[in-house]
Amino acid sequence: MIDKICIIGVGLIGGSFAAGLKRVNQVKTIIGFSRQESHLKKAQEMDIIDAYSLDIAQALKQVQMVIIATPVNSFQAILELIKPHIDESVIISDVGSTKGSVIKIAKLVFSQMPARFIPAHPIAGKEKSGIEAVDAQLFNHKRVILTPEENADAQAVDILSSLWRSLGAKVEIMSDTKHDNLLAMTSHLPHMLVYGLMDYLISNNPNACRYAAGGFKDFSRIASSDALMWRDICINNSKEIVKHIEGYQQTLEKISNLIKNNQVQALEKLFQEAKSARDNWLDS
Ligand SMILES: NC(=O)C1=CN([C@@H]2O[C@H](COP(=O)(O)OP(=O)(O)OC[C@H]3O[C@@H](n4cnc5c(N)ncnc54)[C@H](O)[C@@H]3O)[C@@H](O)[C@H]2O)C=CC1
Ligand SMILES: O=C(O)C(=O)Cc1ccc(O)cc1
Repeated sequence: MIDKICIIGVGLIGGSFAAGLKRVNQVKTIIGFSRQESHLKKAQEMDIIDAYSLDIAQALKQVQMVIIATPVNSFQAILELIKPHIDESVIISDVGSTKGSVIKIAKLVFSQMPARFIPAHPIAGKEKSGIEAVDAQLFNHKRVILTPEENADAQAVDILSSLWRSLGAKVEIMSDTKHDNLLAMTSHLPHMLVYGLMDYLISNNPNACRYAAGGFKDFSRIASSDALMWRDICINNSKEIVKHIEGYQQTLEKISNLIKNNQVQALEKLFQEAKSARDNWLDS
């Protein structure tokens, strides 16, 4: 059991992590730190955190672990803020949606990657943000990717993995480059597609959505996600996101040509393969 953890940014993900840890009784004391006292007060009232402080020195006093759960562009400022108040024994981790940029920033702030900084990314979330959307079961049966560097402390990896597993998560270790490439396809690209779709619709006919069915509602759900968070993800994984947008444009071009040339068999084959791939994924 861990004595004391500090969570920086007690919103959807930081709050759900804290609420989950409380549920499974894995940490004695959870301290919250954030910019807005109202969010922290609410988190304490909801019994998600035990205490909070707006003073970073106070929030980090005697902690064994710090989890950064703010939008990824804020990481440099946060690492600079916490650096004077933690020693090498403290495990640092995060929940950011991009990993290469987090490692780059950590190396910049600390001169080298601290051995007990273990980057992490839970592949679970919602289009809603903030403390009101917290769900203690959010990570149950979901994957969490850790991207430790070569010098990572094995004990720190074990402790962090055990914490995520105690929430029901399936922990997987991979390189930050593999993570950023994969997540650009499975998470970042779908968000770009749907932002593009909404933009396309609004500019063609602002009333078009009135005539949309359930499929549009399912597909467009993630356009309701937090705009600042997604701005930050794009800035921090730009190369991979652009690469996959361009790859996808070629696929759209291929489909467009099949339709134009009335290639009905090829179209049906493509749709059938897409259906099988999705159905198999759902069953796995
Ligand atoms: N929303 C999602 O579905 C998922 C998000 N993530 C990642 O988790 C992180 C947090 O996202 P959410 O929990 O959705 O956001 P959120 O908006 O629900 O919570 C973020 C919290 O951080 C605080 N904050 C923002 N900037 C700060 C700063 N400079 N200093 C201190 N506190 C600050 C905010 O006041 C808020 O309480 C992001 O890096 C995101 O990429 C990862 C997986 C899923
Ligand atoms: O709302 C959804 O379905 C999401 O896709 C949530 C999400 C957002 C960002 C991540 O890094 C991981 C998961």
